[in-house]
Amino acid sequence: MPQDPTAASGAFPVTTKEHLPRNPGMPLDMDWVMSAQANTSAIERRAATLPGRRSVKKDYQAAWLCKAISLIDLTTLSGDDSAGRVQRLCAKARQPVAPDLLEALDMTGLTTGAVCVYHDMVETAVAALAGSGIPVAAVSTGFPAGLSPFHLRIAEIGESVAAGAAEIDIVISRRHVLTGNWQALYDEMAEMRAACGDAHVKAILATGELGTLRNVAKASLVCMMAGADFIKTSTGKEPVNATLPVTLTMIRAIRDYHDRTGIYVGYKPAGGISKAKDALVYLSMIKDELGDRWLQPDLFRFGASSLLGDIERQLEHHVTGSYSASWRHAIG
Ligand SMILES: O=C[C@H](O)COP(=O)(O)O
Repeated sequence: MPQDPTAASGAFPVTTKEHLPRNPGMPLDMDWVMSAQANTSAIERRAATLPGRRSVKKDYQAAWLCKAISLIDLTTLSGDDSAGRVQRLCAKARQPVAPDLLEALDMTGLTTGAVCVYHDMVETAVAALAGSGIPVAAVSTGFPAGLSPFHLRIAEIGESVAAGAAEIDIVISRRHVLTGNWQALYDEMAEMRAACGDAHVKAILATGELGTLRNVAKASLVCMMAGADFIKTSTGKEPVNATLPVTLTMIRAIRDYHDRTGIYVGYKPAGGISKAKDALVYLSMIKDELGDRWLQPDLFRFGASSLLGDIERQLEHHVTGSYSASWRHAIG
């Protein structure tokens, strides 16, 4: 198969499912938070140029699509989720693409980055993924609105960890951002972080409900200071979910945090990412803005329920030169 352009740095193929050490966080630095800027028109102009760029060369696209698979938090977050659906999802996570296709691509053993489910489905997912090394992420803390009593949100984290979730996707209280109560956001995040114990924590900002990109930048910094291991755009349930301007804002906050503290924090765009070509745009943006180190599952994930299906179709086309109906699979 064609070599991935990141291979020179040893970043491909992906074999590690190890997590980085947890983000230790730092005291809330209000001066830093208040100085956070987001030049909306400049960010929107830059975002508008991204889909047209050709930083992922055609020859390398299959390799990049395999890379994208390795970075997916394969997700089902529906009111009608069942054990059977979650077991099928986990089977897809273990074997995301047909074996003959993976063989043709020299990618045998490729899996998704994780599986992401509601708390009630964690035990089922953990059992279905046993021995695979694929972690289970739970959306806890009253997902998606995060408006249940705080002590229940904390208790839900504890139950998800006890059930075997290695990663917890928490949702922040949007009102703390909208009222500029950064101390309250920091305290909430820090308490959730502590409740996660050894599990890694992704902070869902629900950016579509935060009003401005400057708020997104500030909330990103506060959550990282309070110990978030990843910052994540959206629950997938807001009217506007992952976008390129929001992504630029958040990954620049991650870069800023890393530059000043040396701490690596991951990024997870989520919600509405369902096309292989969109995944490539995200990956090339991450490569440009943060570098190859962030193209690993311990620092980047797509939160996506239907992206894998389109990637499979594109890979099949790459290998066989045609699409077949057999690739149309439904998780439900
Ligand atoms: O966290 C993941 C998102 O809920 C997935 O959203 P999606 O169903 O639009 O891919």
